[in-house]
Amino acid sequence: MTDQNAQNELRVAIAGLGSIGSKIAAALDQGVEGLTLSAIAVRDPAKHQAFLSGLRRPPQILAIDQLGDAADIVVECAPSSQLRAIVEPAVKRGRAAVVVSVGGLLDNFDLVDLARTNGGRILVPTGALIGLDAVNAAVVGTIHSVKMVTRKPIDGLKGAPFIVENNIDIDNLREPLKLFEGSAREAAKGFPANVNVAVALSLAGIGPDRTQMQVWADPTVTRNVHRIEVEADSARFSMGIENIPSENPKTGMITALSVIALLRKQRATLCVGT
Ligand SMILES: NC(=O)C1=CN([C@@H]2O[C@H](COP(=O)(O)OP(=O)(O)OC[C@H]3O[C@@H](n4cnc5c(N)ncnc54)[C@H](O)[C@@H]3O)[C@@H](O)[C@H]2O)C=CC1
Ligand SMILES: O=C([O-])CC(=O)C(=O)O
Repeated sequence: MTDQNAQNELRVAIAGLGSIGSKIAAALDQGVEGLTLSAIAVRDPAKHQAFLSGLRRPPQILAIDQLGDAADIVVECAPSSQLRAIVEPAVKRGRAAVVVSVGGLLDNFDLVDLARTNGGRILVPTGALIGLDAVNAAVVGTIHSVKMVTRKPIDGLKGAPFIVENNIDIDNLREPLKLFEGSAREAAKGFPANVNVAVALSLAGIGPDRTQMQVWADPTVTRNVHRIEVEADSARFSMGIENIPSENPKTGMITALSVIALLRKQRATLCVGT
């Protein structure tokens, strides 16, 4: 790479090197046109030593609130409890923040105003979902309703606050059990690590209070299954995706790929899809 090219590259920082962050870091290190991995933030650097020293161009290790100093785009890939600590300093500096813990945005929505005031941006990838391009288009007209049904294997739901607080035993299920029915906003409170997709869908469309969802614990599935029905004045469409879980059983493998695709688009000459 020439110095000129290096200067033109967008610098990307990643917060959190778990199932999503480590895939994005590896892809950037392998080379994505126009982008360079400049920094990462991890909770425990020693745990990631082997991974980091295997990278061709190891990034700086910084505190989560410093990533915006070293990057044009900060990618949040940590638990939603860390969302504000990662995104606030980045957008205050006018950086773009890619948010995967989308559910966490609902309680921190002032970050969008903060980004606007400071010339920053918040980018939500399609993530483990499908078809947000069609939802984005339909909402330019009128969407009448959005309904989503999520089914996950038992391992993908364990520990969700809704299950713990309601003392629901899902370990011995033999058939599917509907755990929850309500708005995407309420679902995000009860299943913060499970329904980021529903919140992304709601933000693309008619909002977290009007987007309806069901969550099922399903011992008969091995994938994280999401089905969506949209009724709009321009179209009626149904979408479905069956995600193979990553090493984190709550997280579909496609999530990291979706973020990589979003990052590629930031510098691509040919962009396909809205
Ligand atoms: N938008 C979407 O479609 C999807 C979003 N998600 C969400 O994405 C987020 C990340 O998911 P995974 O990578 O599967 O989780 P993970 O648990 O595999 O990784 C999270 C990483 O963040 C690290 N971490 C925790 N506190 C930190 C801190 N203070 N500073 C730096 N790193 C810290 C952890 O050590 C861990 O390595 C979660 O909030 C998850 O719910 C997951 C699936 C789909
Ligand atoms: O990976 C999935 O299928 C969806 C998921 O965990 C989420 O929305 O948080």
